[in-house]
Amino acid sequence: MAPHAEVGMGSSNGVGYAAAAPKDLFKVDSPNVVYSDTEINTKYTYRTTKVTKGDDGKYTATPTETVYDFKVDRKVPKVGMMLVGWGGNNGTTVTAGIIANRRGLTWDTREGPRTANYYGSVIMGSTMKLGTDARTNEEVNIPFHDILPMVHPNDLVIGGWDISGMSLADAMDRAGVLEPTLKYQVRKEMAEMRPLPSIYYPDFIAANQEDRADNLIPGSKACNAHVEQIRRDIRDFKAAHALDKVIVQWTANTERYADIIPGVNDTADNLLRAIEAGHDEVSPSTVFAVASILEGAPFINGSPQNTFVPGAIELAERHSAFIGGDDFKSGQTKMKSALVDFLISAGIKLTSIASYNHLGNNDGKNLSSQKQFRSKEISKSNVVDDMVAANSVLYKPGEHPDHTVVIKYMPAVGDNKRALDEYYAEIFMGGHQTISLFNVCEDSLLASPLIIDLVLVAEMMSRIQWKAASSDGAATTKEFKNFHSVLSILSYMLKAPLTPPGTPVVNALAKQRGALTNIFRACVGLEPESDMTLEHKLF
Ligand SMILES: NC(=O)c1ccc[n+]([C@@H]2O[C@H](COP(=O)([O-])OP(=O)(O)OC[C@H]3O[C@@H](n4cnc5c(N)ncnc54)[C@H](O)[C@@H]3O)[C@@H](O)[C@H]2O)c1
Ligand SMILES: O=P([O-])([O-])O[C@@H]1[C@@H](O)[C@H](O)[C@@H](O)[C@H](O)[C@@H]1O
Repeated sequence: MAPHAEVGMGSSNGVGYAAAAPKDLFKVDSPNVVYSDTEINTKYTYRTTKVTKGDDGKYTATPTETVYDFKVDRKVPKVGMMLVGWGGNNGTTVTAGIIANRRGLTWDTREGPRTANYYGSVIMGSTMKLGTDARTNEEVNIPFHDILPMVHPNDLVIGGWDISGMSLADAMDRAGVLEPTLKYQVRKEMAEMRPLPSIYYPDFIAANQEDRADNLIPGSKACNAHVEQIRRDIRDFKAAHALDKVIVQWTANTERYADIIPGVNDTADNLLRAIEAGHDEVSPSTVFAVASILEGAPFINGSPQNTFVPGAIELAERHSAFIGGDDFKSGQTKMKSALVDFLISAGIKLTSIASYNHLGNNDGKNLSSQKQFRSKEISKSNVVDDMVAANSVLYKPGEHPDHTVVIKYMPAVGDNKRALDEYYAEIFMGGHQTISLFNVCEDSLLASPLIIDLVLVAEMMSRIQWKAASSDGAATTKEFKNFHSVLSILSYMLKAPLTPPGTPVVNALAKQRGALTNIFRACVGLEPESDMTLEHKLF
């Protein structure tokens, strides 16, 4: 059978995707929010504080207000998700998971029957506070997915590429992640899915991956033909399934870092020229990013390598194309970013983090190669930087906890990564606190919901536009604009958040979730989530 990107699934009605009118769980009653059949138009006052430091070292804090007009397109589009590395553990698991949810499957396990769910997805599995009940004064919480008219993952059409030509059903077996009783129920559908051939530049991933590489586009280094082939693949997939848009995610192997070379990948024009010239320092993931940007498809990097070389970022900005990354934040690092945030914001001086894990999946096999491990070591190490730098009471400038990251490949444990962490801290009056964690992360079952969240949020951002209103709040004649090309709003799902050039990186997990929550709330005219609950204190 010729390899082709196969439709994953239709919508919940199992046939065509009905872009139904949004069914609102709530409406905002405000003069600043106007609903039409097609749009939500909001006038939002953004309040923050500007700080200046005097010669005497003292600060002046000045509250400021900026009025924005936000416009949300309410029409939920038909969306395709194309995965690079579709035949991998994550790719097969997320595909089987969406099929199981769409069909409402239940399967037998040793602990009894289990039913499909989206646990681990912040969009599908968590809630946010809408407000306080006007009568009882109790909190009213709604599913996160209902704050804006978002795509439902059951309706995603899935396809993608892999250097391994194995069908999704056989690749699902190879992954060894899901229960046989579940695999049995999705096998027929997944047997019909086969990844498109992909580009393979051996020097960028571990040599131990070579035996999988049997589904290749000819050529072993970047070239225009590769960019054009991937662009055609995206167009063909979109046309074949009558999609409104396609979002591309890299869930292929971790690559080594690419050297940043002036004249090669430092600007958009140089990068395009380097690809045309077949420069061997342009990675497959950067080629996919360039192709996606040129095709207007948001591109998200779920791995730690520096896919977004400066030239790729500049190209995305030039084309107003969305990019996001890097490296899904699934288990050990997600825990780390929450625990470090808690310790340091509690005034406890974290002085050492020992972060070890072993795992036996193909990702672990690829990471057993030093250059690929180095990419992961960077993303797993930098996650504490902002929290440490923000606390000058505990840490002098440049001071930070010792931090070591170790990853070992142990085939026997498969996808069930064992993470062992020790957090060592100084506490009151010379005391110490030692926290030891043993955290078994079923890696692909933790990463798959993130792949879904990244697609849902990136797609939602493509239907939100803004413009600054005049100081008195009156509408201006300025055109509506997209958010910046680099979607830093995705940071909650990522270890090493990519941010617009010159803007700060936030890794603190609570701040990341707050940004995601409050930007979406602002788009329907709601104030940021505040836990002040003055209504419960001032009466
Ligand atoms: N919890 C997690 O699973 C987790 C968390 C964070 C990051 N990640 C990252 O996600 C990526 C995928 O993880 P995984 O467990 O699915 O790995 P995997 O090795 O099972 O899957 C990767 C797939 O990519 C394919 N591939 C490699 N190079 C390719 C190319 N140039 N084009 C197309 N396909 C290519 C491989 O054949 C393989 O099928 C890895 O980079 C990993 O580091 C995973
Ligand atoms: O997100 P997280 O659990 O900290 O990080 C994981 C690492 O611990 C693991 O070794 C690696 O194979 C996965 O790709 C993932 O990056």
